[in-house]
Amino acid sequence: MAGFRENEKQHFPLQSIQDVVDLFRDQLTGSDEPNLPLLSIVLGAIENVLTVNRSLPGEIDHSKTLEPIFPVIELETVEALYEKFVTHVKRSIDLTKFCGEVATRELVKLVSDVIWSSLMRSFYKDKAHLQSLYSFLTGNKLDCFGVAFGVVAAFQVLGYKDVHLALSEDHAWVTFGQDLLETAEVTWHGKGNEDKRGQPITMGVSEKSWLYLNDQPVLCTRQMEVASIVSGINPSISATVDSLEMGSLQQELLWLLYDMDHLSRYPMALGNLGDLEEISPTPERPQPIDLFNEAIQSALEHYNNQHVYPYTYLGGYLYRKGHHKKALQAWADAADTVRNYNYNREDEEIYKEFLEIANDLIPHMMKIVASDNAARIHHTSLLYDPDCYANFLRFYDGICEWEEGSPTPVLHITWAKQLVFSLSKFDLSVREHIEVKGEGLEDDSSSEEEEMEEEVNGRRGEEGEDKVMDDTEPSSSHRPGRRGRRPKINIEPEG
Ligand SMILES: CC1(C)CN=C(N2CCN(c3ncnc4sc(CCF)cc34)CC2)S1
Repeated sequence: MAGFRENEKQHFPLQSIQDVVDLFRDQLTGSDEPNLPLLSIVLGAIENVLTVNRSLPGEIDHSKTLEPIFPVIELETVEALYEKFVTHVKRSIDLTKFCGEVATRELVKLVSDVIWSSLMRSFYKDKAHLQSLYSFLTGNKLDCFGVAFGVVAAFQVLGYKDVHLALSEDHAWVTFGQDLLETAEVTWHGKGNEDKRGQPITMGVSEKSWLYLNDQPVLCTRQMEVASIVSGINPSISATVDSLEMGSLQQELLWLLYDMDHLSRYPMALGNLGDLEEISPTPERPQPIDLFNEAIQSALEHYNNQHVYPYTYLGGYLYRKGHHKKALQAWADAADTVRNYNYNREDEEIYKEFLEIANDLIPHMMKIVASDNAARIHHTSLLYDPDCYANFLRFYDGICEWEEGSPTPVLHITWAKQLVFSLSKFDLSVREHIEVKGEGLEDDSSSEEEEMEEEVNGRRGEEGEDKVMDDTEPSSSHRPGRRGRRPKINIEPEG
């Protein structure tokens, strides 16, 4: 069984961050594809030593003795696990039935089944450090991203060049076929959702759905698949302690990928790097703010500005740095992105993101600025700034439009209470300087009044048929057939 190529073996044993960076650089350079199973096993083995099997409390505290604790990763260890993966995949798939150069949906489902059926019957799916093939091969455990990556790695082992990872902000699937036009679910998503493995991601599902980014997912190359496992490195030892070595390895590998231009179409990886640079800045490298802005530019340029996280990465950073006005602008931009979507039950992650911003971060920010008397006296605080008020309203307007036409409600009493709390902090004067303009309805012949009349009569007709208007019914303004469209409100400060 062919093990590693000579140029792979020569890097072992890996004894330092630099050794790992050299291995990855070598793998990412030249015409050969990077070896996905090899790299995932290496990262998983290191993460296991530095975070999972960390010495129990009470033993030598290396951080005090400044002794480096980077593990020695032996070739034999990695090669044995690699052989196990290759053997498992090749034994489970009889390729004689699949003669085409590109994968078929049947083969994708089959490979997904091979990974899926090898998983432990039941384990805590949300646990950390379950993302790598090291976890799969030593513990038969993978998280939902790990299953998708495992399928892509298995196809690389089988010699297919067309099967690639597709990534949204909270889900992963694969693209395959002649011109990468086919898509297939290969893993589960969230809790209590039936997995849809083998099914294509159709417009009906992906349109207006944040989970599928309105059909604008990150479509990975082999090098971006390497970036996804580097970005997926989890340096956490516990809820409060991170492994500095693991975080530093992740940061160095992300800079390597950045320099090789493999992050330019991967906004979340740029955001991850920005977060790492905030924690521990690398001299002569771009600032976090630049990386967050590069992530936004990438989403604008490559993904029709359908990604939300680039704006919440930036907003979170600005908030932590106390740049409250700019944080509000970033969050308003995030809400402007989410307004295109309809909220459904599989979108909880982005719901939690906006819940924290609206009901925790913004109220906390309002308290801080309200107690800043100097700023109050000189009217320099955001409470007197029409731009901030306009961004505040744009933020909430985006969330309201997100809810409109959605099968699942977004807002509840806590949202309303926090809105009133934050809104009331603004000084009355800001309202004199903003203009709330409604754009006219489309080429609607009937006037607004006639239209409302039609609608009310129409509804009366429906109610006449004892139509139950249950509260999950999308609001009437979004029923098909309604003429004209929702007046667009542009909230702009005057002048
Ligand atoms: C602004 C934030 C709340 C901070 N961290 C965030 N994330 C951490 C990193 N994340 C990611 N980073 C790189 N690649 C991926 S692929 C994916 C979907 C599951 F496969 C998630 C994700 C997800 C989002 S968003």
